[in-house]
Amino acid sequence: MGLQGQIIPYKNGEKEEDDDERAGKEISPFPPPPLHSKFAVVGYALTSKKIKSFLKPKLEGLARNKGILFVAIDQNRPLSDQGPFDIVLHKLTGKEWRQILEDYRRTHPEVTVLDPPDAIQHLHNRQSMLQCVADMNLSNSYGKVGIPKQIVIKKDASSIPGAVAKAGLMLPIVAKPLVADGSAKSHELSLAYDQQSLQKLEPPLVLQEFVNHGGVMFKVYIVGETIKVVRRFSLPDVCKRELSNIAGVFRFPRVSCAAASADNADLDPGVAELPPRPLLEKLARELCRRLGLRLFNLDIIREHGTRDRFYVIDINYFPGYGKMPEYEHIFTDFLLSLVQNQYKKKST
Ligand SMILES: Nc1ncnc2c1ncn2[C@@H]1O[C@H](COP(=O)(O)OP(=O)(O)OP(=O)(O)O)[C@@H](O)[C@H]1O
Ligand SMILES: O=P(O)(O)O[C@H]1[C@H](O)[C@@H](O)[C@H](OP(=O)(O)O)[C@@H](OP(=O)(O)O)[C@H]1O
Ligand SMILES: [Mg+2]
Ligand SMILES: [Mg+2]
Repeated sequence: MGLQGQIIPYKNGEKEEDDDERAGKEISPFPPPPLHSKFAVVGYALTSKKIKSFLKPKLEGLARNKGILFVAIDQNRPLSDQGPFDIVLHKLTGKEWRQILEDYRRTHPEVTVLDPPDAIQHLHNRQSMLQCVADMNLSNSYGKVGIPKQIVIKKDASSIPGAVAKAGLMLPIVAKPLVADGSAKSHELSLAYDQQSLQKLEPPLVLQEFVNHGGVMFKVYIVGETIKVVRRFSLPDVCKRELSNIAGVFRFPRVSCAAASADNADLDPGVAELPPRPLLEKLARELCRRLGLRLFNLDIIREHGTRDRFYVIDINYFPGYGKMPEYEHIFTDFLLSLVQNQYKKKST
């Protein structure tokens, strides 16, 4: 274990040298301390894109001040020969990697793997991804949360118009690749305006009713028990007149990127109002439990013209936390709480 001493050096919650600027500037470039020191060691296996957006100097600096050390996992060497780790943080795809992690979890039950590969796998299919939300049927005095009506088309594009009519899906329809594995292709979405054009789509797909939501969506970031909500610009509403005048399939880019933050925009208050906190807390808590995940975000929209009718349209594993306000503090506190729980378990 990385935590080999008796004393835990963490100063969780204390006001210390974790001032954002200082954490980033003073400590860089982080000469590695020996692994036998009392650091919590977090091994990470991330893509270079993710390392750039997540493992920023400010995060590493703050982590180090709190007694957390990030160590890159070498994928060319056996995992058991590396570390020792207290936590393994990962976002890589592929059957081989999943197997490596499963084996490691079995042989190293004392290490927290964020998160279990089979649970993550659940989010790699856009149908199973939203099933938990549908099953939950969340409805209380704060609102109702569901998913848009959707069907799966595995193959044969010519069958789509019939399948859509049979399921009673209303146009326009959002077509999303069935597989959501983080690849560029899995984010290539389109909007189909008429029945005939549906044949132009390329299965395997999830076809989802487009829900008007005033052009603003909410991203709910989850890190363990902490949630943060931000507004993003989204696709504009499609009115009936537009629907009867337009035909065809339109590809659209990733509209929910950071550049399109809507947090400071001058918006219709009925559209901009964040979903009620207690509703989101219940949703997040229940999803963590049902999915068995601690690191994810969800995209949620409010049906335009309603106050309390919400739809979850997407769930992403280990999303772009770099865009989540205060993620450095939230993430490091979360890692500390995990290690402290491990320590408590061991000493009882
Ligand atoms: N059913 C829907 N009704 C209305 N708008 C939708 C619907 N589904 C998706 N959208 C819009 O399309 C965008 C992209 O869809 P989605 O989030 O499913 O794709 P993604 O590629 O998985 O996104 P991410 O980058 O968040 O992983 C959403 O952010 C939203 O603006
Ligand atoms: O945080 P939001 O706005 O939801 O968008 C994220 C996507 O959902 C993630 O899939 C991206 O991560 P990957 O590129 O590792 O899949 C992630 O990439 P990033 O971590 O490089 O920013 C983001 O694009
Ligand atoms: Mg999304
Ligand atoms: Mg997604």
